[in-house]
Amino acid sequence: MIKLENVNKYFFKDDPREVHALRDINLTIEDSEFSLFSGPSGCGKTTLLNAIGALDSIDSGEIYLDDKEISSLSEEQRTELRLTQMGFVFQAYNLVPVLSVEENIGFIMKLRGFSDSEIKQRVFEVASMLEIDNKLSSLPNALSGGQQQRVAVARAVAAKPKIILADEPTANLDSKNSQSLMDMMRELNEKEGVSILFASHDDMVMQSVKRIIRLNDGALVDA
Ligand SMILES: Nc1ncnc2c1ncn2[C@@H]1O[C@H](COP(=O)(O)OP(=O)(O)OP(=O)(O)O)[C@@H](O)[C@H]1O
Repeated sequence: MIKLENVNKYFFKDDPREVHALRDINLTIEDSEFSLFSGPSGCGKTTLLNAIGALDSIDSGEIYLDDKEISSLSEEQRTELRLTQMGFVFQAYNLVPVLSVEENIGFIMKLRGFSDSEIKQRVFEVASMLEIDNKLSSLPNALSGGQQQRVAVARAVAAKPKIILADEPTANLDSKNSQSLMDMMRELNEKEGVSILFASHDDMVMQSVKRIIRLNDGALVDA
């Protein structure tokens, strides 16, 4: 479970350019959610996702992951938390071009010290779910955009994080690829129980999620 209590975040605090990007956010996200942060451009979707993912600090309030307060951790502890508990999928696929699809998917598992045989087995399992198991020996740039994004999802999910944070994952995909990515991510959510949180404008994402959390000007509209 993720719980946010009175979370506030500013950019350029105490400067004429000050932006109050998150305003008194109180929000609970249960385990195994498949949820979307939605709202107009600049409303704070990415800022909220980055705060939950311990990618960025907040100015006041608390963020709990289960019973652990995570917003006041040191940079080193946040890095460890991201590595062990979170998976990230971005608009740009961010694959390592010189590594094979298999090595890209296993990358986080390798950093976490899983054995080669565990990695091989798990990589094949997630690649099969995402229908890229026939591409494991290819380099990323030999794949279509839709396939590359599925590799990025496979990498995010392989080490069994608690939460996957997906910021505009369909932004570079056509509608057919967006739909199949969302179908596969929903299947992963249901089969593996991983929570997946999206920030997106895409109607396809909106139609696929189970919960929509609306933001306006940094505040929750309803949740
Ligand atoms: N690094 C930053 N420095 C200064 N201001 C920022 C920074 N990041 C975001 N902001 C500001 O914070 C507010 C929220 O931005 P954020 O990117 O979270 O919105 P968003 O809802 O994700 O927007 P979009 O849908 O366009 O991606 C905006 O006013 C934005 O200009």
